[in-house]
Parts: sequence; structure tokens; C-alpha cells
Amino acid sequence: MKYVGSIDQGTSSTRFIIFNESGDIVAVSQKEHKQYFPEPGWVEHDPMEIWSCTCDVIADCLKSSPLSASDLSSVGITNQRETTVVWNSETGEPYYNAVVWNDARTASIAKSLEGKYGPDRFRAKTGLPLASYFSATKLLWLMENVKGLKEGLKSGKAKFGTIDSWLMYNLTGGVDGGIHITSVCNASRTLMMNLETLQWDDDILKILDVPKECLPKIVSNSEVYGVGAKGGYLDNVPLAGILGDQQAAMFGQTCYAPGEVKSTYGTGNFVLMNTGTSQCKSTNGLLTTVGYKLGDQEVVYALEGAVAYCGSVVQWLRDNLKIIQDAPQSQTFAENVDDNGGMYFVPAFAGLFAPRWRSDARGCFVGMTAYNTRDHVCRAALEAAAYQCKEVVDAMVKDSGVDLAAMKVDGGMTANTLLMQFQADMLDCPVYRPVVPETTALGAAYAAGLAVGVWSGLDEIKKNWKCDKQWESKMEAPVREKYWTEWNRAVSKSLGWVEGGDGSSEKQGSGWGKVVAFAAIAAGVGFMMGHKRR
Ligand SMILES: Nc1ncnc2c1ncn2[C@@H]1O[C@H](COP(=O)(O)OP(=O)(O)O)[C@@H](O)[C@H]1O
Ligand SMILES: O=P(O)(O)OC[C@H](O)CO
Repeated sequence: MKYVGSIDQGTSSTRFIIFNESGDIVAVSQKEHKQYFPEPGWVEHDPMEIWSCTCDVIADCLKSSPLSASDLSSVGITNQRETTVVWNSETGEPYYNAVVWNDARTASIAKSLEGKYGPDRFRAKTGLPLASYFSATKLLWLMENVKGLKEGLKSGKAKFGTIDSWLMYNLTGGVDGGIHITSVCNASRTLMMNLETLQWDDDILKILDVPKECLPKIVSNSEVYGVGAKGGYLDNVPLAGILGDQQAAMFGQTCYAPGEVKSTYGTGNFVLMNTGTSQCKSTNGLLTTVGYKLGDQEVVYALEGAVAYCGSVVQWLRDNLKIIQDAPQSQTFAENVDDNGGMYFVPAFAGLFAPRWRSDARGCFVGMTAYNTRDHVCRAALEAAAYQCKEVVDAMVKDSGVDLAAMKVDGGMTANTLLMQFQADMLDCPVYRPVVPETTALGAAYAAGLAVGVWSGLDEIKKNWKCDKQWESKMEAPVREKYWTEWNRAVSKSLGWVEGGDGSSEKQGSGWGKVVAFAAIAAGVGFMMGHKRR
């Protein structure tokens, strides 16, 4: 039997999981790290803590299993995306805390770039809007605010990277010969990579005044990059796969054919559609991004939609409204009633993300009468996840011209079978949940195993995917239409609540500017939910 390890470095915790050739979990270890909120809307992680958590989970996982590092054919990395680290290559020390993907401090930088260059100059090359969500704005902030950094970056002493780069540098020895790389799908989230050439874009670097010397080398998602450093927990183990976490989930879900879609229901909801080897430019509020690139093979692109409030709404019912004691109870209560009793809940707690991008929206319950109970509130909250996902999927269908044949789902909220049935009903297509729920870690393991021949190719991997449960659409079309119409009416009530808000149309051109709200909202989720994610 062959084994592959996977480091899953997420926003709130780090896991190390060992998989066997069948893609089954053999051993797992997990550790949370601290979230820092030095100012409202700011979110930081300590890169040294992330590195030490990574070492700890590898050590613990190996200790808890009969395996040792030398039994691992290879190890892959999957990571929270966009989060930005800068470090001193002479000391191996970070210059500053990691600025996390959901940190809003750079909203004004994004806005001013948009004012100067328009929304399209960057999007045309990178597939992304100008927003604080993406790494380049974070790097610009660091360059302006950290003493000596600008000079360090220019001289090559200081290095920039996303979390994959930081971990790979340390895993391969740090100051003693650590390598400086990033995977192409992580690079595609920086606002600095050209989606066509898959290289750093000189025009953009010039505009931003970012020296190329500080940037990591862009590598494929599956190849042997190096081996674990001597004396480390992964001594001499090939490090052979890197994927951003949402792309890793798509890979682990074996969405290898154009048109295949995965939807991850965790804190937020991230839907990715494989769009094949040509880019699908969104005109409906989605991101164009790199899905994966295996060694020398052609790149595969994806369309992505991100929804901020998903499982976090259930945590809000538990922690703030205190109407449920735990997440599964949301289903128990929702099942007490036949339907939503005419009420809808739009969880736009700090605006709406994909595909609407409305920072002026706020959360609302609408359609309530004295008939409604706690059970309807639970039902409306769960239904909201399905409606928001449908909005993204509809945008994907419009952008790609591909009808959804089925959707693969993963994430903690897929334990909620009422939601999964309702999702199938609203999408009017089957929804499949796999046996192995850790699709993110599995995706990185597959990438790493492919590079060293554990699996011969995607066809072999595809055979590992097994369905745990599936839901078929059972809803009559007129009922679906009624719900959909009412949901859209409910959303219209949530819009424009923030006075002086953008009040923009839903056109992508103007709406993209409001993506900056993403960070603020996500940061808000962190504050509100006490930063517990997994
Ligand atoms: N049975 C359930 N019903 C509804 N929501 C659930 C259920 N179980 C877990 N969740 C939600 O799923 C989320 C955790 O899922 P997970 O995939 O671990 O998220 P993340 O990786 O973003 O931390 C939490 O927000 C939790 O409220
Ligand atoms: O670490 P997660 O699961 O919260 O994912 C975060 C995303 O990668 C942000 O783009």
C-alpha cells in the first residue's frame, strides 16, 4: 500500500492527513492558530505560529499512526488563499504578521487603483476585480507601512509569498536553502499573474512598483519541487503538490471535465466550475481563476463564486439568537414545519457577495406573520444557503453556457440533509456528497501522488470517488418558481439599506468595485463567530 500526506493550512486551523492509494483517510491531526484583530476589519495570522502548527500536526499525525515519514510517497500542500506573508531571507523571520484574505484594510488602495486605471485593466489580465481580497493590495500596504521592507524587496533580501510559499520555504530548509515558489493557482489570486501567460505580468508589476525579485517562481500544481529538509519531520520526503484550498476541493472532488461543479459549504460557500483549457471571462459577477495545472500539461481554468455567509449563519442562530444549541438542531427544528411559512432570511449581514456584490445590503427577515415560529426561522436560514448558491450557479451557467448536470458538495454543512434536499430541489439537478469529506486535503494529496506515480492519471483517481449520499430534485417547477421569485423579492428588500452605500446596479463593471466589501464582511464573520472555523 502507498501513502500520501497532505498539509491543509486553512484560515483557522492546520491539518495533516495521511491518505492511502484508495483515497481513504489513514490518520489525521489538527491544530487551531490564533486570529489577530489589531483594528476593526483587520485580520492577521502569525506566520511563525502557522509554521509551528504545521510541524506539530505532522509530528502528531505520524505519532498516531503506525507510519513514519519514510512511508510517505510524497506530501502535498493546500492553503488558505490570498493571505500574504513577507519575510527576510537572511534571517527567515517575517517582517510583519500575515495579512489574511479577509482583511479589509486595503479597500482604499483597491479603490484608488480602480479610480486611476479603471476596473478592467487588471481584470482583463488577471480575471480578478480590484479588491482588498487579493494579495497585491496587501503587499502594497506592507510596502508602505513596514519600515525597510520596500528596500528589502528591491534588493532581493525580502521575499513575498502566499501561505504555500511560506510553508514550502520552511519545509525545504528556510535560511538553509529553502526554495521560493508558489503554485499557479495561488499566483492567480494575487492580482499580479497574467492568466494567459501564467507568469507575473510586467505591466501590472510596473503599475504597482513591485520588484520581480521578491516574487516566488510560479510552478505547476503537481511536480516534485524538492524534498523535506534534513532533520525535519518530513526529512527527504518529496514535496510534490500545491493547490489553493478551493481549487484543491475541486480537484479532490474529481471535477476534471469542463462543466463539472463543486460547492463547498463551510463558513462561507465557494462554488467552482471547471471551464476547461480556455478562460471563461465572467460578465455575471464571478471570478476567472486557474483551476489546476499538472506538470507540463495544459492549464485548466475555473469560474468561481464566493458567498460570505453560509454555515456561519447557523453559528449565528446558535451563538447570537441562541435558538439552537448546536448546528444539527437547525435541521431538527426546520423539519418540524412543512415549509418556510412564507418567511425568507437574507443573510446580508454586511452586504452581499457573488454574484451581486452589494455592499449597501443588510440582513433581513421578510414575509413574517404571527404564524411564524423558531422552526420557520431555522428553515429560512438553511434555505438562504441554497438560494445564494443557486444565484452563483445561475451566473455560472450564463457565463459558461453549460447547463449543470449535477453538483458535488462538501464541507461541514453538507451534514444537513434537509439543506441538501432543498439544494437539489432549487438547482433542479442531483447533488452528490462523497464518502471522504476531506476533499480539500485529498485534492492536494492527489496532486502530490500524481507527481510521483502513486496514481497513473486522473482516470485512476476518478475511480476513488465514491458517493456517500445523493439527493434528486423532487420539487414541482411552479413551487420552485414561487420560492425563487419570493427569494428575489426578499433580496430586493435587503438592498440599499446602508445610506450613502453604493446603490449600484448589478452590472459587473460597477459592482466589482464593491468586492472590497468581501474582506470587511468576512472579517465581520470572524469577529462575530469567535473565529472558530473547523
Ligand atoms: N448539521 C449541520 N447543519 C447546518 N450547518 C452545519 C451542520 N454541521 C456543521 N454546520 C456548519 O458548517 C460549518 C463548518 O463547516 P466546515 O466545512 O468545517 O467549515 P470551514 O472549513 O469553513 O471551517 C459551520 O459554520 C457550521 O455551522
Ligand atoms: O481557509 P478557508 O477554507 O476559509 O478558505 C479561504 C479561501 O481560500 C479564501 O479565498
